[in-house]
Amino acid sequence: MSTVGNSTNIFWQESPIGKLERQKLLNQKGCVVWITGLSGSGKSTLACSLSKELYTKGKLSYILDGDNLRHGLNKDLGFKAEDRTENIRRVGEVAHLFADAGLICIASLISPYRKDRDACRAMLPDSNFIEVYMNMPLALCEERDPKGLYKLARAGKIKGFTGIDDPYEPPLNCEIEINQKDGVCPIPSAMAGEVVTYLEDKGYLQD
Ligand SMILES: Nc1ncnc2c1ncn2[C@@H]1O[C@H](COP(=O)(O)OS(=O)(=O)O)[C@@H](OP(=O)(O)O)[C@H]1O
Ligand SMILES: Nc1ncnc2c1ncn2[C@@H]1O[C@H](COP(=O)(O)OP(=O)(O)O)[C@@H](O)[C@H]1O
Repeated sequence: MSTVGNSTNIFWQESPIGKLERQKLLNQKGCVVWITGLSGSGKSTLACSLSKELYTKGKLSYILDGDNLRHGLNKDLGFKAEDRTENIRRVGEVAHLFADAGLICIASLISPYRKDRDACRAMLPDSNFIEVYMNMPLALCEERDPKGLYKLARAGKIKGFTGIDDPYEPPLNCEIEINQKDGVCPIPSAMAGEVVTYLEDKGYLQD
């Protein structure tokens, strides 16, 4: 019997089939690929390209995209600091469950605060949290501006926009950093290839 958060008198229910059995079935290791970076840095593009690449290799992944989750699970949250923290906490918990299910869970969220990303990392045992930093210059993201949000933020029509008048804390020790090379961003399949190589090297693509 224990107390967790606001719940009292709760008991952990064990399951007869565990992560190891599920991983064997899928011939892969469950993990979380956490993609962080500014709006417009290419998080969703990388997530989609990676998911496609894994699919062609017969590996099961699932994308948790910040924008999409804010249409459902996180629709009660805004963009003030405590809402972003709760957003990341919830997605971290869900990502943890997907990884426990044996999937390669790809989470793509701005996740601007280092402590929130670190808290998600701490939920995953055995370094199964792979942080990917989309290190693209603000100027590039702003030039891309596919949703017109930077323009609105610059005009003062959106307050607290990440990179404009709200902070972004870059990772200090991420597993993978995606950079421009000679001022050019790698094409999506090359970005995905970098992550796939990492997953292969670390043995995630076999049980
Ligand atoms: N104020 C403000 N700041 C940043 N982004 C904003 C804001 N308002 C709306 N949007 C849109 O919300 C998307 C980011 O959602 P996330 O859940 O990833 O954000 S966070 O991790 O909680 O910071 C983000 O999507 P991406 O462009 O894909 O990053 C924006 O489309
Ligand atoms: N590697 C890339 N090369 C060229 N354009 C890209 C690349 N990655 C993303 N883009 C473009 O940049 C814009 C923002 O990408 P997106 O994946 O939506 O970013 P985020 O999810 O971080 O907001 C989109 O129009 C996308 O097509």
